Parts: sequence; structure tokens; C-alpha cells
Amino acid sequence: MAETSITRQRLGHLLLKFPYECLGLDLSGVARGKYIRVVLEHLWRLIRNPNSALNHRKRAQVILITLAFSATTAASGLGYVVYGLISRLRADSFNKRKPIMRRTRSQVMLDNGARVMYVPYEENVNNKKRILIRPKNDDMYEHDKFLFKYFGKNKVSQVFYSKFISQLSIIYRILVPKFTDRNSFLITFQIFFLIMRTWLSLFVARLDGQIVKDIISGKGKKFLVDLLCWFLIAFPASYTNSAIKFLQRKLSLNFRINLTRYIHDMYLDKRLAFYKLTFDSQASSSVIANIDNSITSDVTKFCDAICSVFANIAKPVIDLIFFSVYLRDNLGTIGIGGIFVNYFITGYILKRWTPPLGMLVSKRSAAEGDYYNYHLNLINNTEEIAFYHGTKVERTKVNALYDYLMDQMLLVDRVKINYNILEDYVLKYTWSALGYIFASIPIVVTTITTGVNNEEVNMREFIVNKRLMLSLADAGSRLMHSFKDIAQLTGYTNRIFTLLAVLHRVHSADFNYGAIVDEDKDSKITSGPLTNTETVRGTVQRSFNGIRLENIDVIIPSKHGKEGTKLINKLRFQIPPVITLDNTNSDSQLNISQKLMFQSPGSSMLILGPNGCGKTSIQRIVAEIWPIYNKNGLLSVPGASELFCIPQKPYFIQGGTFREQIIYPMSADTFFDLGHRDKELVHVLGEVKLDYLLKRGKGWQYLDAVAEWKDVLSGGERQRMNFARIMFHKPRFAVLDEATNAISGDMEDYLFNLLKRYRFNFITISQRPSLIKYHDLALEIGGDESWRLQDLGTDEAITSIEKEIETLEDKLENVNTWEEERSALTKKLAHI
Ligand SMILES: Nc1ncnc2c1ncn2[C@@H]1O[C@H](COP(=O)(O)OP(=O)(O)OP(=O)(O)O)[C@@H](O)[C@H]1O
Repeated sequence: MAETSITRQRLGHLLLKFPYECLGLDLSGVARGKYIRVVLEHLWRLIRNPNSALNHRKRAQVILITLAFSATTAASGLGYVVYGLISRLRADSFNKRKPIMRRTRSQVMLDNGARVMYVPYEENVNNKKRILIRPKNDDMYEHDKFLFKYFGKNKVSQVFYSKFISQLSIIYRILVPKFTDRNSFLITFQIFFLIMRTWLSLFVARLDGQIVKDIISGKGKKFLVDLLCWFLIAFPASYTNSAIKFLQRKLSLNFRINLTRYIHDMYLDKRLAFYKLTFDSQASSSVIANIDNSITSDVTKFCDAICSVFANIAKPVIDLIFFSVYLRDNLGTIGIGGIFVNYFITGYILKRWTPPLGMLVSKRSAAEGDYYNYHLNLINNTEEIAFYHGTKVERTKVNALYDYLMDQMLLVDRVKINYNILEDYVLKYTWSALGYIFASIPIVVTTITTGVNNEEVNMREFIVNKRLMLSLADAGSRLMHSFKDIAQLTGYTNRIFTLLAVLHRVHSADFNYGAIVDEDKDSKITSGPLTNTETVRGTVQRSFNGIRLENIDVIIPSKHGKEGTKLINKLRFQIPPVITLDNTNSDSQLNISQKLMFQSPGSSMLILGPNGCGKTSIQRIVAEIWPIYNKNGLLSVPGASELFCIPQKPYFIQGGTFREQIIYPMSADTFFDLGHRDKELVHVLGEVKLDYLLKRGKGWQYLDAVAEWKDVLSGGERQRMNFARIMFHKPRFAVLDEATNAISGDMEDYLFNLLKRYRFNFITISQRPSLIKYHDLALEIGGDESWRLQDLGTDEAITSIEKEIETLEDKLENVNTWEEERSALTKKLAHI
């Protein structure tokens, strides 16, 4: 007991003596509860009062700043923990009250066109995060289009022009769209933490020197105070470093979100940029050829690179400013001048020796894309390759691509070796040696001039200077290292810029399908794409009550524009045809014919012709994915919801439910939003005789089944799914390209009669004249730009069909004679 009270007394004595010796504060008369307040007030007074002792004032500054940083760090940490606890408690109580529901839809469309999505996060499936997807801003794309179109054409000064900086400044507008954007705040925070980090390093360097001095001079109490400060300052120092890392990561993710959204909005919209890209003049560029890789991988790499380059440059620049200001006081202007001369010389040498990393990195990305794409192609065509036994040739190809990729990767590392050797020698060793020299200059000078060698002070000076010199050298070397990062960033920036520029060109309303101008005809523009007025000159009329083509030249889009390969000349037809009735009364004799015009419902046309004559191309023109080059060409089409084009190759969305395949291109959300019911789908499947598929699941559960439907369904089933889509969407007009070539004869008969029963207007593209019986009109494409339209209900058509029947019957009559001839021949052969 006695021992404990003695210890307590000693401790109390120490607590009173300690503030007195360190800060000149006498706490003997102060009540224990008021200690902290009095200490803080005293510290504040010491700082404010210019007459207070210098060492006391300095110490007060150090203690107060350390306390402030530590308190902020602790408060923010505590706040975070409390916030986390409250949110968890709230979520738990909400989940308890909430009845268990199964979410079937994840999106809600708001009135302003924005979408609200709920996505699961964390392990608990009940935790859903609300995500708001704002509607697309079309004006912004129209505005930005000009930035990309006129890039590099309006250079103010050749001297200060940098392609990289100009490209980056345009992309920056996408990454940080406005000044008040959250990314601006994140950048500001990051700069704040970077400054704080440097400031803390400076503070730690001084504290370090102070502690060494305390140890050498044997001042135990001062040593304890400084050690306490050291521990306290460690909190904000560690917090700052992780905050910088976190902000860098967060910024990179936000940039990626903005850039990807920007690209998706242009790539996937009603202007069909994803399809038209193949016609652009840069279609062969690796960025466009592997656009999937560019959008997924290059965007990520670019965002990571730009954020790390920012941090890698900002950190050393701030360090250089702070440390050099501080060191200037210690080393003098000559010392600091010497350091910077050294930096500039080193910077110059390293810049000269930096390998062309931008170009190499760009090539490596292209090689990665090629390799990845080839694998994708393999996966998509596994069965075909297996049937052909094409393993050997595929392996050779894939190995060649892999070898090329490895070569490119090695090349990047190989060119870095020499540079890294030079970098290490100069930055690590030469700079440290120079650091020692500069750090010792003031000590040597002071010792020589005063003749006094104060070891304690010298030691402190040297420790502080050395630490700062090393930090300065480190900052300088990081700045030099970032040459390499900038070179890599240049490569990524160029790829992303190319991607955006091409997307803007293709997305533009006057995209000319990659036509190149004739240099002789237009002397003003020597090269580059033409404008719409010069190449695509046909007219499109929308919301027409039918499909009408007037004088349309079907030309394959190419760089030759309207001079490209013409498949069909001046094509003209209309569905449903306009039927004109002349009133043969007395007026007609007066040459005033009263004409009655109406369009019959449920008309159909069959397009026949040899392979490659341009049948599908007519569908492409009707769907407006190919241009009409000739000026007098007119295309009239119904509204988008009334026209449905079925492509030759049935398409199924990846990883979708069976329901989503039937209702394609409607999404499941829209299906339910519009009040559709599964009952309708069951009826539709019944109509196309696919209802047996539903029996594979319990009740109607098969509609929710997810599979690779293009592999699961047979060829005929896939084509019948197309008919199910028509039956579900009920468009007034449908264009079917070889839609029944895998379907049995009786089923084909049934399906065409179904289309007729529902009075759809349809155009069928086929090679089989047997389909004539289901159609009212036949369009025969000749293959030499010619075509012939025949009305299958006219006398002429009936006569021609009757004639054909007569010819066939004549031929049949001769069958007996031919058979006799054949048996005679067989007998002769047997004798021989
Ligand atoms: N994107 C394209 N680029 C270049 N040429 C093309 C393109 N699309 C089609 N063609 C060419 O246009 C011609 C007509 O093609 P289209 O698909 O219209 O033929 P088709 O009459 O439907 O033939 P099939 O009966 O074999 O389906 C073909 O020679 C084809 O090679």
C-alpha cells in the first residue's frame, strides 16, 4: 500500500514538474479537473505572446499542431465508426419490419427519362444500393462532335502546341464535366492531402532532428515530450497516406464511370454507331478493330494511368516547393540553386534517354486486343471449328498471336532495362552523394567561420538537412520516374482519343460511310471524309403507311461512295401496293378519270434472286442501316414500332431468360411496365407451335430459365422464335430474310398462313420460288443490276404460272417413254 502511495506521489510530482520545465507552466495550485483547460490556454498564450521564451513558444507550436492533427484524425475515425454502426442498426431494424419480397425487376424509369436501379452490395442480399442513371444529353454530343472534328486544325501557336496536352484537355471535359462536379471536389481533396503529407514530412524531419539532439545532449524530459509528439503525429501521417491512396482509386473509378458512360451513349443508340463503325475509314485501326477491348481494357488503363501520373507528379512537385523553401533557409541560395541545377541536368539526360514507351504501350494494347478477340471468336464458333477439324490451323493462329503479344510485352521491358540502369545510377546514388555534400556545407561553413564546433546543434542540423535532402532527392527522382509514366499515358490517351473521335464521326447525323473525297474535284479539301451533302443524297420519309422505294440505287457502302459497287439499279416497289380503280362512266370518256386509290391490308412480296445479288441489301436499306446515295432515291418507311426486320442469322441475347428471347428487342422491365402478362407469351408460343418447350419447366417457370439460347434451341426452333417475336410485337410490316430455310415444309406452310391470318404485311427474302404461293408480289433480282416486279394476282402472272404448269404436264407425259429408254440402255450395259 505504502509503495503504491509513494509511486502515486512521484507521478503527481512529475506531472507538475514536467509542464514547468518544458513550458514554464506552474500547475501546483490548479485543481486536477482543470489541468487540460489550463494547459491549452497556456499553450495558446505562449504562441500569441511575442515576449515568451523562444524554446517554449516553439515547443507550444509543435504540441498544439500535433494535438490538432491527432484530434481531427481521431474524430473522423470515430465519426466513421459511429456512422457505420447507426447505418447497420437502421438497416437491421428496417429488414426486420420489411416483409420478405423477391425482387423480379431492378429498374424503374422516371418521368424525366432517368432510370433508377437497385443493385445488391456487400454479402447481405437484402442490402441494395440505389443507382440513378441520368438521361443522355444529346446536345453535349452534338457540341463535342466539333471539338473532335476540328482537332489540331486551329493551332494558335506551333511552338506551344502539344498533341498530348490538347487531347488530354478535350478528354478532361468528359472526366470532369463541370467545375462543381464531385470529381473536382475529389481532386481538391487529393491536393489538400498531398500538401498535408508534405507538411507532415517536414514536421517529422524537424522532430527527428530534435529527438537526436535530445538524445545526444542527454535531455530526458525533452526527449519524452518529443517522443510523445512523434507518436501523436503518426496518426494523421498514416491517415494522410491511406487517404491519398483511396482518393486516387476513387478518382480513377469515377473517371472510368464517366468515360464509359460517354462511350456507351454514343456507341449504343438509335444511330447504330456499333454497326456503322465497320464502314469508317479507320475501321482497320487496331482501336476500332478490337473495339470491345478498347472500351473495356483501354479505358481502365487510361483512367488508372492518368490518376497515378497526377499523384506521381503532384506529390514530388509539392515536396520540391516545400522542401526547397525550407532548405533555402538552412542551405542558403547557392546550395538550393546547386540542387536545382543538378535536377535540370538530370532531367535533360533522362528525357533524352526515355524510350518511346507511348508507341510501344499502344502496340502492346493492340496485340492484347487481337489475342483476346481471337479467343472470343473461338468460343463463339466452337461447334463449327470442331466439325471442320480446324484445331491445327486455329492453334497455329492463336500461338502466333500469343507470340506476338509476348514479343511486344518483352520489348517494353527490354527497352526499359538500359533506362532503369541509368535512372538508378543517377537518381539513387549520384543524388544521395550530392545530398550529403550539400547537407554538410552549412555546418562546415559555420564551423570554419565561428571556429566553434557545437556538436549537438550540428547533429540536429545535419539530421534535418539530410532527411530533407533525401526527401527532396526522392521527390526529384519520382518526378524523373514519371517521365516514363507520362510516356505510357501518351499512348493510352492517343488510343482513347482515336476511339472517341471515330465514335463521334460515326455517330454524327451526316456520317458518310467512310467515303473519301476525290482530290482533283475538290481542291480545298485534300483528304478526309466527305460531308453528307456530297455523298449520301437520297431522301428518307418516315411514318409512311407502307414501305416504298422509288428509284433507289442499291450500292455497297465503301470509300468510293456513290461510285462503289452497284447491286441494283433504280429499284422501285411499294408494299402494300396502291390499287387504282378507274370509273368507266361517261366522265372517263371526257378523259376525266375518277380514280379510287386504296391500300390493301396484309399484302406480301417475295424477293427472289441468286446469291450475292443484293436481296439482303434491300432489307438493309429499308432498315436504314445502309445509305441511299442517289439524289432522286426516295425511301418511305413506317414508324419504327411498325416495322420489324428479321435477319438471316437468328439472334439471341446472351444470358437472358426465355421470356427475354421472345420479347426481344423489348426489355423485361418494359414488358412488365407496359402491363404485359406471361399468358400472352404462352399464347404466342402456342401459335408458332413452340409451346412444348414450356413443358421442360414446372408451370410457366421455363419463361424464367436462363441459358445460352443460341446453343440450346435447334436451327428450326430458332427460326420459329423469330415468328414468335413477330406475333408478340405485332408490327404492321415485317421483312423476313431466309426466315424459314431450316423449317420443315408443313411448318413453313403453317407459319406463312399464320402471317396471312393475322393480316401482317410482309416482305420475304428467299431463294425458293416455291414460296410464291404465299405472296402477292414477286420481285426478281437479276444479278446484273436488273430487277423485275411481278404482280402474282394479275392475268399475266396467272397465265405465266399456267404456262409453266402446262410445260411441266407435257414433260410428265413423256416420263413413260424416257423410262423405257432407260431400261433398254441398262440392258445394253449389262451385256457389255
Ligand atoms: N459490309 C459489306 N461490305 C462489303 N460488301 C458487302 C457488305 N455487305 C454485303 N456486301 C456484298 O454485297 C453483295 C450483296 O450482299 P447481300 O447480302 O445483299 O446478298 P444476298 O442477295 O442477300 O445473298 P444471299 O442470298 O447469299 O444471302 C455481296 O456480294 C456481298 O459480298
